[in-house]
Amino acid sequence: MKATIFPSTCSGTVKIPPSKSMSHRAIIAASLADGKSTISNLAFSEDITTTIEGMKNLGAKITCFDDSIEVEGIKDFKHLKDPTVFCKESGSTLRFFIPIFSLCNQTIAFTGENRLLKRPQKIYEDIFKSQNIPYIQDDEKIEIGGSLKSGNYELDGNVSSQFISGLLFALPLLSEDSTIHIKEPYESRSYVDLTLEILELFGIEATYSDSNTLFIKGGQAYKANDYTVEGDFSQTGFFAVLASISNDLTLTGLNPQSKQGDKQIIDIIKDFGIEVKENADGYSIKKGELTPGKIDLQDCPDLGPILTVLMAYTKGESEIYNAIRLRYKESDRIAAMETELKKCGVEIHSTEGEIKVVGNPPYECNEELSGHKDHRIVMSLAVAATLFKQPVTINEAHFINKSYPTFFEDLASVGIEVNYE
Ligand SMILES: O=C(O)C1=C[C@@H](OP(=O)(O)O)[C@@H](O)[C@H](O)C1
Ligand SMILES: C=C(OP(=O)(O)O)C(=O)O
Repeated sequence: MKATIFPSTCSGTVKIPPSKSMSHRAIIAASLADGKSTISNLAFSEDITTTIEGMKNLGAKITCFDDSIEVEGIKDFKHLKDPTVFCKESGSTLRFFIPIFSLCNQTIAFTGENRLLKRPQKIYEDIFKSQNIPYIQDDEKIEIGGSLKSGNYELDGNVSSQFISGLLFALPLLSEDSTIHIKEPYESRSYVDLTLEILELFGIEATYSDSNTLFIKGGQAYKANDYTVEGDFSQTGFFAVLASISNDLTLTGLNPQSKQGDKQIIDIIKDFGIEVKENADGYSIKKGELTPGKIDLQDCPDLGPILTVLMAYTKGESEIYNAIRLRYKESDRIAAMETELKKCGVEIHSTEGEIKVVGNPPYECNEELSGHKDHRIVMSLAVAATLFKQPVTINEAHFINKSYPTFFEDLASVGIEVNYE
């Protein structure tokens, strides 16, 4: 699919979709609980459907409704239907599944598509090998040959927090206690907090014994629970930046008390000079004069691409730092935004983990932009293009389906002219 964005201004209200990160976690926790749970306010993006299919494969009985699911969890790990587990392009699914599925104690292959198996997986390889459990990775799959053991784990904190979350799901189900020590720098810590929040709601205890060490009691059991997913602050980024550069918007469906790290988007736009009013279920954002700033991306990596757009529309020099992990997502997100924004005349430079932009709008673009097969690049470029002097087409726009299938409909609903047939 290609999407063409015509110069246009936004106004009105948009309901932000449910959090993908919280949805993955709730589906997994409910599937591991012996009993019936209902997960409400779900959206069936590709990543979420992939996690649901995976949990069905493990033996959970899941019935899908319009925006919810009923889950009858697994009683034990003896009912794996297919030893090949397709994780499509979802890093969360793959990295959460590996320790959990290992509890089946058999040979299992995890497969994926596009860039998934090229993203870092060495942390698990090292763990499995240190426990003498077969672990083989090639271009097609990661194959494991047995169950992880309880014990004291030590992990690098700057590769992906998804390894920590994956272990947190599985270790409580082993008979002995475990600890996970995370080495500094500990990045994306907020995502581990989301895992701990869901674990607690589903009856699992895991706590920090010091700021970098998690203690996980063994021999625990997940308890079924009903859970409603809150709105997604990563997706909020696109509309918060759109409002900041274009015109006023009200965003609903959000929990202003959320623990999501990407809630930082609200403080970031405020730091850039934007007036934001907090409402019971979201925010009203008023376009204003933007002033340049410096942004620490350590705990909110998924905001990276859209923040380069905010910087491009802010006159003067702005900077993002602690951003190296953007290079290991669905695309190299630093290189992708640099390449595409340069095509539009934006002055943007990067080092390995930093991005500098000297904003000097307006911009014009006379060529097609590439979405780099990455949902967050497509959505960021779409927001940037609303203020170009002429219509711009973005290719590979269907990659939005990974996290936000109704993105273009929502964009159109607030007045942005977009053609995406
Ligand atoms: O746990 C999660 O739900 C996620 C963790 C983050 O990854 P890293 O921990 O690899 O930065 C984030 O980028 C990803 O989109 C979702
Ligand atoms: C990186 C992302 O997701 P995942 O790691 O789950 O593929 C994302 O949604 O931007």
